Amino acid sequence: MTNNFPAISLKSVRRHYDDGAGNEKAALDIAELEIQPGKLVAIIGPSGSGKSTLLQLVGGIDSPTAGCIDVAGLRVSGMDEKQKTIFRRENVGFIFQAFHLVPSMTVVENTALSSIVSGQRGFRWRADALVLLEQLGLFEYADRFPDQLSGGQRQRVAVARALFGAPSVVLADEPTGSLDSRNRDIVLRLIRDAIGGDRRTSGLMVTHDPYAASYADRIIALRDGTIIDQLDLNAPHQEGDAHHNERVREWFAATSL
Ligand SMILES: Nc1ncnc2c1ncn2[C@@H]1O[C@H](COP(=O)(O)OP(=O)(O)OP(=O)(O)O)[C@@H](O)[C@H]1O
Repeated sequence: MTNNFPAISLKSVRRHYDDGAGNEKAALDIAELEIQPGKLVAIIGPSGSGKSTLLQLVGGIDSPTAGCIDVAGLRVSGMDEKQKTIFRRENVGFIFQAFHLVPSMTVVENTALSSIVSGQRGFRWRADALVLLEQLGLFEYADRFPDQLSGGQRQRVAVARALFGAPSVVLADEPTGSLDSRNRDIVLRLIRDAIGGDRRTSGLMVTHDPYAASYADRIIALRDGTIIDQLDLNAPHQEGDAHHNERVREWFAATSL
């Protein structure tokens, strides 16, 4: 059975901060945004444009000042802290530029971190994590520690950890920012393959890189907290498709980002 509701939906969402002088400053102000199941959306925009705020709101780390946010059919915007913790654990996979792997834990333990920390899944976590590592071509690293891996390998483990438990949404903040071009391709391919397909996982990926954005189904440009432009890519990135990448680069240049 397929879901008819969007995987991610924002309606009249605002996130304001007090600027310290008693004035409200909008970090994010989005009238409407819908992302369908199985789609990867890239978020671009200058520093301070609200990219991280958007990820934090969708991921249930932060709460909006006003408006409705639904993720996987759940009303995230009305959740209290305890509900948000459960929501994050059961529905969201996060990938950050700085990996955030736990140095004292092995690759397989880092992959299953959410289960180990919550104590939810007994001893099944190891078997489940090994299956995922095998699927992602990381099985050989399972019992190594993060400091025994290269940067590219660490980020691949961070992707594995984000995909553990088959989350409804994957939220990636500059996932390829610190990688060379070969590892960038590997990590983007892992993220792309995890989104869509049978799992119907959806993703938001913040990036400054037109090449990384070319892997998305859609690119959204933010400025001063609002959506100023969007590019629909119809068919996502194929290795070696110069025309596709050129189109994305031209759009980046035209939106002055
Ligand atoms: N906790 C906070 N208190 C006050 N203002 C905040 C807070 N968090 C974010 N902001 C402001 O909200 C705006 C959007 O911030 P956000 O971190 O979402 O931008 P960004 O696009 O992710 O930037 P960068 O690319 O530099 O990471 C900025 O003006 C920022 O200063």
